[in-house]
Amino acid sequence: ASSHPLWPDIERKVASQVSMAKLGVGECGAGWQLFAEDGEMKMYRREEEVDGLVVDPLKAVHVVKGITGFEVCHHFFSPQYRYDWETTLEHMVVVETISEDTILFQQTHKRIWPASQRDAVFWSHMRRLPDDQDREGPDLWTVVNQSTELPQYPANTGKCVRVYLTVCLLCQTLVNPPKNGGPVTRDDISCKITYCSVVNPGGWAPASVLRAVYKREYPKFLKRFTAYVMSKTKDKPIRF
Ligand SMILES: O=S(=O)(CCO)c1ccc(-c2ccc(C3CCCC3)c([C@@H]3C[C@@H]3c3ccccn3)c2)cc1
Repeated sequence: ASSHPLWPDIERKVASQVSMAKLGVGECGAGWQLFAEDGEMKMYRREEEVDGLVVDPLKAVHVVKGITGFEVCHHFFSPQYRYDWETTLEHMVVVETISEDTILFQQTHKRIWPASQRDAVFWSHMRRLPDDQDREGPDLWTVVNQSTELPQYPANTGKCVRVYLTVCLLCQTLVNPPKNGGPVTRDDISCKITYCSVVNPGGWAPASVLRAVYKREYPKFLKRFTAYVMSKTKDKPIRF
């Protein structure tokens, strides 16, 4: 895959997104406001507009018991599961499988009244990251989704308005080895998830509508997705 023309972009974007995801909400600049909380899940956003369009960056942190960072990233990245957990997805096309860890997608999302329907074209890359603190724990895993232009899917030609998104899912597996020295089970693991996303809606949509959509959809999405991964992995061997 390192020979693919997108490779330099992917390397750069993954590095920048991961370093930003690692920053706590206190560190990466002021202005993060907590807008949703549910148990271990905390969702923050910054109110930002670009050319009058709401592009509120979102940062969610969550800790989920019984699953690993690899399992979370694998179910987020792999196309075969997406219709199971992405409720706003209307249609997904795998445009090109660049390599086993890099895929080009075109997706249409269900229309969210009164905004017009949206579609997205993006590359998606999954990668294991060496743990820079050199702690003995398992490595980090990440998936980065980044909008890109594709000649075969020109923007804003059909019924859909093209959204522009940058998404980073960064996962750290936490292992609490059993006292009796026995094998590690799912009761001894949890996953610290950081989900960052910036979605430029691409065309005009009322700020109040978009903020209401974000407030409703993001918590639902992260809760549903993590519950889905738990259900798919609970009786299976742990994959780190
Ligand atoms: O993490 S991903 O890569 C997962 C792969 O599918 C991803 C996440 C979110 C989107 C997305 C695309 C469009 C829209 C809006 C913009 C104007 C009208 C529709 C939204 C709004 C924010 C709301 C939303 C949030 C979460 C899930 C779905 N909907 C989100 C796309 C991809």
